[in-house]
Amino acid sequence: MASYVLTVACESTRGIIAAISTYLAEMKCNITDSSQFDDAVTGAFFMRVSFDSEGGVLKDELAEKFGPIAEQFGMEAEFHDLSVRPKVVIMVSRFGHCLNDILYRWRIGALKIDIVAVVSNHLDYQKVVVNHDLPFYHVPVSKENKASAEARMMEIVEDTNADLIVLARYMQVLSNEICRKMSGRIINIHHSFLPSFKGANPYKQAYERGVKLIGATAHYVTADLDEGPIIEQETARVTHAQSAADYVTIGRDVESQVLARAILAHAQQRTFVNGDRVIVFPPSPGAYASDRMG
Ligand SMILES: Nc1nc2c(c(=O)[nH]1)N[C@@H](CN(C=O)c1ccc(C(=O)N[C@@H](CCC(=O)O)C(=O)O)cc1)CN2
Repeated sequence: MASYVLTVACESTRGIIAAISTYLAEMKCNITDSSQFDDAVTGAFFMRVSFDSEGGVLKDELAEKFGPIAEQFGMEAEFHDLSVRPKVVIMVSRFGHCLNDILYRWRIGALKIDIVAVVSNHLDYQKVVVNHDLPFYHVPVSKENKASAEARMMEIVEDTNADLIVLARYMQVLSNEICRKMSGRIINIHHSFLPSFKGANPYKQAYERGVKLIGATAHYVTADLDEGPIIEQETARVTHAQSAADYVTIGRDVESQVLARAILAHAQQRTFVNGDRVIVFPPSPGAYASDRMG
């Protein structure tokens, strides 16, 4: 039995849920989980329905026959086959804790993604990537070659048909062009509790400010540095007795966990960009079932 997810975004009005549930029943599909959000401020409506196809109908047929309903409500609607894993390019610079965490979660089946490439402007993690039987691409970046380096990065994204780019502590600012082209498909982990301490060296900024909480933020990348819509955040306590270097150590696990949560939510079609905000629906029941280390 095939499992699918239908994602919908449209203007809020009466009858949307009834139309979708009636359609799925008529197509011999059984709804296993449903989340919706009606944004009273913007008048937008978002829905994520997971369902099993008991009659063996295929995703393309479901999408085609749903066309008139989508047109009636002006929906952005998409059917997703949950057995198809998103293709992900991971980018990293000198700090590899998030990359290593993603590789572990991927290897034990906790992150159901296909890592199609790891790209880095340094060689530090070539061995660990190759040891995971994954393609590693070294794309050095300098002020002089930034445009050609980014062209090479996009070539890798296109050649691998990547659905998502994950900046796992990749410390290069991406051009406006790539941000526009990949809008909603680049996730970055910023090592601060945004909107505090944007840009480079946020832990140093936090120490100099004398904070009692540090944090990490996973967000979709936009042309405005560290201003993209926030997907996940977490914090950790710090004290007067700790240094900025201590913050780096304390923040390491927070960054890894926040990024993994964001990648998982995106991969499970649970995130919806709603203006400057991101709606993140809860996981469907059984979403972690095949985690081999569970
Ligand atoms: N267009 C965007 N690009 C990137 C974003 C973003 O939100 N929009 N997030 C950053 C990640 N980041 C903080 O999380 C960050 C990375 C790098 C820099 C920076 O000043 N980089 C310098 C070079 C630094 C070096 O060579 O070591 C630069 O690019 O000139 C600030 C913030 C990833 N990209």
